Amino acid sequence: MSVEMLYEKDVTTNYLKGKKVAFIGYGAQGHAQANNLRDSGVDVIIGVRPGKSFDKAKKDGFEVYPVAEAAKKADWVQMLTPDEVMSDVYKKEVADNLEPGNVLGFSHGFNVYYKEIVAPENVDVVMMAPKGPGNLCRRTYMEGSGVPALYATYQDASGHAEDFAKEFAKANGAARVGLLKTTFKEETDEDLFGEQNVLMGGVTALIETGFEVLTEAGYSPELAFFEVDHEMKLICDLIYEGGFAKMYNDCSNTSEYGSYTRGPRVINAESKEAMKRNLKEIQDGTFAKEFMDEYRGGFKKLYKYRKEMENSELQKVGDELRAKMPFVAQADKYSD
Ligand SMILES: NC(=O)C1=CN([C@@H]2O[C@H](COP(=O)(O)OP(=O)(O)OC[C@H]3O[C@@H](n4cnc5c(N)ncnc54)[C@H](OP(=O)(O)O)[C@@H]3O)[C@@H](O)[C@H]2O)C=CC1
Ligand SMILES: CC(=O)[C@](C)(O)C(=O)O
Repeated sequence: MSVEMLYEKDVTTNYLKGKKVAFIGYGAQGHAQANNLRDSGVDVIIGVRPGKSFDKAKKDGFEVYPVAEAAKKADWVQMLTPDEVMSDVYKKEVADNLEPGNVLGFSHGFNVYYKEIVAPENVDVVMMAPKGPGNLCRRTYMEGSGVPALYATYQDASGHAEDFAKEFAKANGAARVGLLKTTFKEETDEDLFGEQNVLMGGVTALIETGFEVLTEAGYSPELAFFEVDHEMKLICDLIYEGGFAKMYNDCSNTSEYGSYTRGPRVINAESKEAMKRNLKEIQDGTFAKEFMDEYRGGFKKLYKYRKEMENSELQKVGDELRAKMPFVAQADKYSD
């Protein structure tokens, strides 16, 4: 099954013109999307609570309001708070301020798919989910490219909800790279699967375990860092540019042979079964329930794991070495 890719020339409607878009949240995605849409000529305001994000959005020259006020003023309310607080914010500050004909937008399907948020029938419910971290959505937009995005319609009250989603994605720079049509269910399942098993969960487990094996065997932490952590980006860049073929072409035959024969000893049938189990827990709601219970219980496990990660030898040695490479920190010049 394959999906049609859309590019800038394919998005020709103009329903977004004249609409006021309120970004609820000015964090990783809110900051990137608000700035990208403003630069694309969209009328943007921000809705956040007083504090760091509020001050930052003001400093960036936006009109900033409390969430309820922003939702009331806007035609399109784009929900970009953390997923776990989104339903509380929606119920307390957004729901009563939605008017018939408004658009309720998301960048991840979690709250709609798991029914934490149920919108009234007279509004459009759409999604524009960039497939990349917010800072990079902004950085690539500024550089003239973008991050691809998924778009989806959950509820079509206006009759052109899908066009809205596509136009929003285009204004965010995504149509320069490609838009893919999806559903809230598919995006949620795939996004959670990707981050748990490959992008974050898989990659960090791989790096951390490789670092432990090397340092426990007596190799220096600095050498181990450069081998299994720092070089990961360089190898991923090659995969990004031309797939495994380019990556192997640019690497030695020794590494290629070792990779084919030794890699499957590490990631194997057992790992695949674990991934299938993780996918099932996403599909049947087990993960979503566990995550929301964890949040409502005060995020005890999340904070414990985060502390362990921050205090790990790998993080510390990496921080020391990165401090001597100022160009690494400068790479992120558009995030703050
Ligand atoms: N991180 C990413 O790049 C990606 C995120 N997404 C999705 O985008 C959405 C936003 O995530 P992300 O950008 O990571 O979130 P962040 O944690 O980076 O930002 C959250 C924002 O919401 C604000 N906020 C938090 N709590 C409240 C509250 N109670 N009331 C009002 N504002 C609040 C924060 O402000 P304050 O400073 O006051 O805390 C901050 O501005 C999620 O649905 C996520 O799944 C999708 C693709 C990638
Ligand atoms: C960065 C990204 O795309 C993720 C993994 O979906 C997220 O932050 O939720």
